[in-house]
Amino acid sequence: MTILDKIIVKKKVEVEQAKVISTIANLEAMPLFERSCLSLHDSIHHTERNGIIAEYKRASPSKGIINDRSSVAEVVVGYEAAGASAVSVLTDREFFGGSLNDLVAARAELHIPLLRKEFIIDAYQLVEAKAHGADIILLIAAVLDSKQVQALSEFAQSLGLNVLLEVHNREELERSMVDSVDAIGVNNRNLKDFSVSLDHSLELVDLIPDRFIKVSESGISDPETIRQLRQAGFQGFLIGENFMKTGDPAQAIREFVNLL
Ligand SMILES: O=P(O)(O)OC[C@@H](O)[C@@H](O)c1c[nH]c2ccccc12
Repeated sequence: MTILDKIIVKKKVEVEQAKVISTIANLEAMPLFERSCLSLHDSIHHTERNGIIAEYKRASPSKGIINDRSSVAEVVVGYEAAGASAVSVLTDREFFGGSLNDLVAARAELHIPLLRKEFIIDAYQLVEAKAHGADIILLIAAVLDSKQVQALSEFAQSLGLNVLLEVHNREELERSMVDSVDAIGVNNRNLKDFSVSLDHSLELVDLIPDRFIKVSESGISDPETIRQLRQAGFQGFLIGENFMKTGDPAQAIREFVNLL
């Protein structure tokens, strides 16, 4: 079993447990469920912002603990102040050390779109995302078939959420591209073996129609790479570890942005 298989096995159990603790009706009654989501499209195309989707990530299966000292609030405030277009917060506890509380804590600070970074396998998690302040949800093609991508993205959009579809290769892109997603992210990291190569982004960008926001994800650590990706046609850049691995992620993004 790959790590990804293990994550999904665990996730199915977690979702069933969550449904018992909090029903859909309970989630829909939460105050944040009523809020209107911020538009990823508007934020990405805002000229004062830089296209970075900056991620709060305490730990990962490939790196172990990355940063367990910086608080969600201090980090996301720094990300927004540095001109990020959106913020991503991991909510998986078992493998990434995150939680829905982190999402709520980020929402309380932010005026830009917030992505719930999670392994979504069930519509319940979309209601949960909305109820905890997310504006954007992630659908990972590597763990969903095309019918699931279609159904989950349509349901997410019906809740007002923005949808980021993540692909890693041409096969995933071709089978999962549907009009009910707003953005397509090319993950430079292979979730099955953790190898990272920017070539994935560079090879897929021209296969993504221009009606989608194009995002390059993972392994970005050099401002020069952003220039190269922009040139290739990307508008969004998902960056986590490069900022989180320093003692001060807010300062790290500021220094990075100064070199753009
Ligand atoms: O920390 P990095 O290498 O900058 O990557 C951020 C983000 O792309 C990565 O965390 C990620 C991309 N897709 C995911 C799916 C699940 C969990 C995590 C991810």
